[in-house]
Amino acid sequence: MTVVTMVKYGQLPAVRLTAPDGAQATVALFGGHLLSWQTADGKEHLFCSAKSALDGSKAIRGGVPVIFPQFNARGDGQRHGFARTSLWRLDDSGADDGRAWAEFVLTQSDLATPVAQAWPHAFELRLRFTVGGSALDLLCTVRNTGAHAFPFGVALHTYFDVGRLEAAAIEGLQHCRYTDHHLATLEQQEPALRFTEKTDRLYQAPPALTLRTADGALRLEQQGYSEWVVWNPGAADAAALADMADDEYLHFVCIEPARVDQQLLAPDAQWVGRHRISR
Ligand SMILES: O=P(O)(O)OC[C@H]1O[C@H](O)[C@H](O)[C@@H](O)[C@@H]1O
Repeated sequence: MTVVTMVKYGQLPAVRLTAPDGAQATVALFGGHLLSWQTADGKEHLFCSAKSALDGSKAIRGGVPVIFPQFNARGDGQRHGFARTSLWRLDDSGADDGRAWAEFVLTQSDLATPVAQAWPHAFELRLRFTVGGSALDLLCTVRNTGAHAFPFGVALHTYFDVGRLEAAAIEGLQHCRYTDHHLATLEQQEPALRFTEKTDRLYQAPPALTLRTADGALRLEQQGYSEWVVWNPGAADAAALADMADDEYLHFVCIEPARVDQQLLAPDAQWVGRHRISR
């Protein structure tokens, strides 16, 4: 069976991965960016803005932006790093145990010259997507292929389609400490996090969460990362985003396995982050 086919998403070349049971994932080479994940029942789980650029001129607003080598402004480089606006390569693909997988790679030699000059470190960033049944696995590996240590932060900035924001709730965060967008450190008291206003929180990661939506629940698990970032811009911030329609914030929540602080990776060392999303 053919596991991958090349498709176009907007103007972006993308790889469509199809498991024997019909579950699918579509990944743009621009950003190594997961655009769509459908379980075998045909249900789409990711949100993508109708106003997103899909021509490589700007990061995609939706799906799973890959944040590397810095989270937000926690570093000297561009906000959220260059991985989401660089051109990745499909390295390999296959099928195991009834699931389909594809692995994408980005190295220093793939970067545009000014980007490589601004971050002059020999690295290899790999992302393997495995799809089938009711689960999606994202395996992220960062390797230092050079002679000097480099600092990095990393996150998978997943936009989940929640149907209606008022129906969305995240369980698993009660009694967890978090930092909010005012930089206050607080402890969550509520059993479930709901979205009634702008939410931008950084939680010390419990390993697993449940996202409840209008029509089901997803279990989110992570290993190797150290935080969960939870973001919904709310009405005012959404209106200020040129690549998001004013009311689209009512349909998604971002939940991101992350390692936000810059940490050093020694020569020849490798960091691995695992993320599983399942129904
Ligand atoms: O607009 P972007 O650069 O894609 O960032 C979108 C959002 O990313 C993260 O979730 C941050 O915690 C937010 O503060 C930020 O607004």
